[in-house]
Amino acid sequence: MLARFTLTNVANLIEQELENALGHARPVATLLTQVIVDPADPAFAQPSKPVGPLYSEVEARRLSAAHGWAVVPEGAAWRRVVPSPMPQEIPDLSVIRLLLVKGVVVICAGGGGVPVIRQPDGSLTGVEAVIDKDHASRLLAQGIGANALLMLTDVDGVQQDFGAPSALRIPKLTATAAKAMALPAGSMAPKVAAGLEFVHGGGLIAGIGRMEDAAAILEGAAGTLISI
Ligand SMILES: Nc1ncnc2c1ncn2[C@@H]1O[C@H](COP(=O)(O)OP(=O)(O)O)[C@@H](O)[C@H]1O
Ligand SMILES: NC(=O)OP(=O)(O)O
Repeated sequence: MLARFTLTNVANLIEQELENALGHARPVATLLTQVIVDPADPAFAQPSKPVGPLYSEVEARRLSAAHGWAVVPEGAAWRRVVPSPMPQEIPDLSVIRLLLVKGVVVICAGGGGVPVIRQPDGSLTGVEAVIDKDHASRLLAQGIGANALLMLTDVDGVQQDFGAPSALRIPKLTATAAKAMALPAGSMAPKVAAGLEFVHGGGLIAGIGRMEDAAAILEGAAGTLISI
């Protein structure tokens, strides 16, 4: 619920900035997007996504006992972890398509979307989880038939020797080269996996890089382009 409020606030900032940048010439809409996950997803048995503040070990263990939270060490501190299941379906895709056809710029699937499961009677109910936002974006891009999927972040692309002084951006990354890299779960690995899945499914461009380089990434002049 807290994540939902945070995402709504972030989306509101993006909406304002986009409207201003577009000179209010195009309508911009934010959608709180439900994303269906599978209750049998193995991720539910293995919470892995850190959320919320840092705790001391004593406090983390107390909260774990009181609320049934899964907690893990992170560096010198402890954090709560929740399941990170794969997104299966975006039930509001038809609404998103309707808005796009009318020329509306749609901001949606923020933070991976609001995770829900479909009950046997067809109704949707919320679950405690954080869906990986790169996979949710990939599912959305495929669902609207997008030509390009850009995953814009705080690094200039996928880097060789990441974290070392010799770190270097990789302009074009193939599936084979990506496999040899052992990229970390929860940050760069899902971006590359989502990009590979997008191009495997017929998407034309999957790029990773900085927000300010978005146009240049599309032209192959910045960031990392993922290829099969
Ligand atoms: N080989 C790598 N090249 C570049 N960044 C990497 C690499 N391995 C891990 N990262 C990390 O991936 C992060 C981007 O992923 P993420 O934290 O999910 O960002 P965001 O929330 O902006 O999508 C970078 O800030 C960097 O710390
Ligand atoms: N949804 C998701 O993957 O969140 P982060 O931005 O914390 O990675």
